Amino acid sequence: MKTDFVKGHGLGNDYIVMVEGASPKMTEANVRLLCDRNYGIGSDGILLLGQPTPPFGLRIFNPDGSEAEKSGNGLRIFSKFLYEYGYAKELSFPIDTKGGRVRSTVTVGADGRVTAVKVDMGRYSFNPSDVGILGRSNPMIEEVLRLEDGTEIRGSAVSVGNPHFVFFVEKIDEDFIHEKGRMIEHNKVFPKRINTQMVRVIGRNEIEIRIWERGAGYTLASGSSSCAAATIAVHLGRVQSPVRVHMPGGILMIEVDENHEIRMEGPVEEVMTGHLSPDLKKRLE
Ligand SMILES: N[C@@H](CCC[C@H](N)C(=O)O)C(=O)O
Repeated sequence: MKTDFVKGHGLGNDYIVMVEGASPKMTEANVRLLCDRNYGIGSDGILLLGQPTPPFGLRIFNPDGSEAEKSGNGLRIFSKFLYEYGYAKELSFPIDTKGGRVRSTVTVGADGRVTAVKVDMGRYSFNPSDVGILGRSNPMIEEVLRLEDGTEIRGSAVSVGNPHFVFFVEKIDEDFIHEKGRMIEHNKVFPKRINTQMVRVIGRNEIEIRIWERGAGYTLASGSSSCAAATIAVHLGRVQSPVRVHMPGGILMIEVDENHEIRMEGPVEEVMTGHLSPDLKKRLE
């Protein structure tokens, strides 16, 4: 790759893509600086290519410097990058993440550019140890979570490779997710912290969600959050698969099958390619 980084977004959830060996060290301080919207490039995270041949290696970093196991939008952005920069020679290829192996299939337009990606995201799990809940063996399904300010929220916890807490509402309340998102993320029930989705059921195959991401805060869209919200909604019989998931940034299609497999399909765009300035490099470790 002739540039230091590529930046892309999936429905307004933006990521910087870098290649291991040609990138700055992924220390907490460096990741924070690169993702900073005032002092750095600015993004909701970093995608780092490790193994450059199939199965490709992907590490995912949140803007607070923590490492995530999986990212749905990140996987679409990364898949487009792999195909367009010549790493992937086929339309369909496997990617290894810390949250398990997935398979991406890219849709290519007449101009040779990837416009959409379908990802076989792997299997979901309600197992508390997969979700990062310690000291219990039964799944957390529609249970009351008490926050530090006394607020009680009835919700469910699921892992789609990374951990999510999902709760349903009659009416979307933006202020509530902004006010309580951080308290849910840092609740002592989830020692590894957690992503959160507020979900409103719109119809038999349709939901609307708002997202608070672990390590990133409020985001316009999240692929793994869409998978988690759709999974819980299907599991509780509130909707049927396939599920159209509406978010402020746009819509993703999610399929959840009887073998607990999840598939996600949605658009992706590149925003820019770039070089790190010597000024920024001086501030990196
Ligand atoms: N934006 C992502 C999720 C990124 C990881 C998440 N913040 C975590 O810590 O698990 C997506 O599109 O799935």
